[in-house]
Amino acid sequence: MSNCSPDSQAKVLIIDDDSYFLEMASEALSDICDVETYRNPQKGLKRAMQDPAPDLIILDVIMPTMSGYQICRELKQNTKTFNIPVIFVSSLEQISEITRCFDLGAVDFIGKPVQMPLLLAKVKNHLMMKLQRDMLEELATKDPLTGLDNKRSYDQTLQNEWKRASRDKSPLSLVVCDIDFFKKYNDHYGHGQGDSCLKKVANSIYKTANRSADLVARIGGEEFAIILPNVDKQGAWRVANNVLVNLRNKQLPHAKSEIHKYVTLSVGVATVMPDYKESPELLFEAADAAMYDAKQNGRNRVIAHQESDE
Ligand SMILES: Nc1nc2c(ncn2[C@@H]2O[C@H](COP(=O)(O)OP(=O)(O)OP(=O)(O)O)[C@@H](O)[C@H]2O)c(=O)[nH]1
Repeated sequence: MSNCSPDSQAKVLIIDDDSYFLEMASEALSDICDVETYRNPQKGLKRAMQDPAPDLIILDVIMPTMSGYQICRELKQNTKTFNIPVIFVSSLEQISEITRCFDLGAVDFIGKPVQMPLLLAKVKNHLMMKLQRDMLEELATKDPLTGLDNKRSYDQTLQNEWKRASRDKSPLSLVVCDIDFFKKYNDHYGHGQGDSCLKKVANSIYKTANRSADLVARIGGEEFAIILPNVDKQGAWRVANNVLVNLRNKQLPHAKSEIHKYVTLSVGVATVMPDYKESPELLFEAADAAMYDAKQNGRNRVIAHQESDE
């Protein structure tokens, strides 16, 4: 989330065909957040799906061409936007219409004409709760040293992608990377430098696997994994090689490596057409075994699991 620090404010999106309300609300909220307004519901919805994601959406119910209900339904069905809190504003008075907003996943409803101090108070409150939720989410899913996803998030994502690929009959690839002679690195440079090296390696891998569906995680001390949904054997091989070469090109000195003057990786890669009756652990075992082969065959190389897509 992007708010609550002086230099990066929360982003609030307002979608309403009433330009007077847009003007008044923008003015009322301008001290606590960046406000973006849309009179056109389709354009507002399109913006909501883009980066940087809004932290909160204020939504009118009745608009020409697309109702707030429809917009809210689309937001809640999309994995990118389902977490964004939605406050409805409307002159609708029937209790069934108001409860429908909550049924669709809204966090609040404000009746029109909107009292601006009330809008301000509610927006502040919901932004604070969103910030707290984001912090908890961060703690639960991120590795504090590198900022990558942690093992827990990796396990969850692998499960989800396994199910999705079984359903879609699409390939799923996994890359497992392990730093070579990292114990010697720590022993020589010290644990602090070791941590700093891990951060640089993490950054290099993260920048290499940069499609939005890819997930890069730290799954052990000096072990990283990249989940590549809908990527076939050739594609995964390419990513794995890029990971290897991009890190080597960083030229991080490793005085105690037995094979190179710079920090290197051993990389294993595997691809499967998942079957929902089987476990994603199969894919990990295949990629991990290939990584182990890379260690046995001189390190600083990529090895693909042989039977991986049969
Ligand atoms: N600095 C630092 N070191 C870590 C961290 N987690 C694990 N390590 C170290 O990583 C090293 C891994 O050592 P090994 O498993 O023997 O592997 P290696 O020395 O890289 O040897 P090969 O994998 O066979 O090339 C150990 O010394 C761990 O203490 C960490 O968070 N920070």
